[in-house]
Amino acid sequence: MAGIADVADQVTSYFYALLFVRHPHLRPLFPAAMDAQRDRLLKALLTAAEHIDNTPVLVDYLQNLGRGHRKYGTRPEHYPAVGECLIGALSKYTPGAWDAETEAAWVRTYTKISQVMIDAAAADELRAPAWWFAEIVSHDLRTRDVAVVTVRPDQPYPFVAGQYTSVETPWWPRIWRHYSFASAPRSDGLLSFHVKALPAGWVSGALVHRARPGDIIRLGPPTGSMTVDHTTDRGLLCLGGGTGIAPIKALVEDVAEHGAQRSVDVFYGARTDHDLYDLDTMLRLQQSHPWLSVRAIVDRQPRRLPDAIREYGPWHEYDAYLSGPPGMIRSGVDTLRSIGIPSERIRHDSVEELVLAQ
Ligand SMILES: NC(=O)C1=CN([C@@H]2O[C@H](COP(=O)(O)OP(=O)(O)OC[C@H]3O[C@@H](n4cnc5c(N)ncnc54)[C@H](O)[C@@H]3O)[C@@H](O)[C@H]2O)C=CC1
Repeated sequence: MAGIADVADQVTSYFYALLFVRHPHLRPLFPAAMDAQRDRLLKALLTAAEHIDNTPVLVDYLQNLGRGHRKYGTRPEHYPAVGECLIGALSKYTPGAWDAETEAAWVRTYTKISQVMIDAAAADELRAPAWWFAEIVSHDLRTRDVAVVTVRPDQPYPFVAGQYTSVETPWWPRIWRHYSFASAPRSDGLLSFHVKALPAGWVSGALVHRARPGDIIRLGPPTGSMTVDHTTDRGLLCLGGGTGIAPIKALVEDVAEHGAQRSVDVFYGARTDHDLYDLDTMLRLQQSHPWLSVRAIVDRQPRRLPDAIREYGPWHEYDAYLSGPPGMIRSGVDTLRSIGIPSERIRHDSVEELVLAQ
């Protein structure tokens, strides 16, 4: 992997070219525009390489990846074709370093990786659909570019507050984007998402400006581990930036449902007052739960959301949850560590996944 670091874009482009020339019947499994897809393949390889000596983490990641591939229509027989083209691309771009031993190692690695993914998908097939259809039942435009979209899945959709899923719209087939659930599981089975239309965001733009009640979207399986640890009664310090407030709201509802008297402190950051599109909901929650405190933080240069928590506290005995743009998560993690919260008590979704969600 280190050998291809400087030419990674070329390797992934060449890989897909080989795949589609040698196995044209696989082309329809992929979106028309391949840009984000290329990054995803590379990211998966880099993540696997990063955890190669940490079997539990690697296996967990690959099992998730295998289950997540069911929604694309991936079958076990597709894996050898991908492996052959991957090795073809890697060997072409590492001419000096590639020999019979390297090739044998990659064949072993790829065989193992694909077997873990195939087995996880097969086990998942016995207990969950590959995807869910979901009908949009309400669409609430909160600002010019943020909508709260509520959907009814066609089958029960089990998930845990704090998780996220992938969404495909009818307007951009096979392009999936991640969105966090904005509520804890509800008795009526409805799910909601907060979507901000990004410049050049195909899926987000369609969900905000085009989607209407009655439209049908597809959902992948739930994933993510930014969930409440109910084995402790430590307080929760939650930072939600922009639409990152969505899973934080779900976490608050989850704590409320568990009936625990844990203090929860939410810092809700946004660029302007107008961008605090869900503040009323959060303040209503605060009114009904004495253990909850919600503080709205509007950007004032140079102070941004993570800086504001320093004015309160102490926080070192809290569990921390971060949700928002990648820059906020990175600087938030630094701030939280600097005020004494150990890394293992700081939870957030993978920053790479968030970047790909753009
Ligand atoms: N599970 C998660 O982590 C979720 C993440 N998101 C992500 O949240 C983002 C939401 O976008 P917008 O609403 O446009 O947010 P935004 O770009 O308006 O940022 C919201 C707030 O975060 C803080 N912030 C932003 N960048 C920062 C930085 N570099 N350092 C410190 N603080 C910073 C600021 O206080 C800002 O007002 C998207 O990137 C989306 O993918 C959304 C939902 C869930």
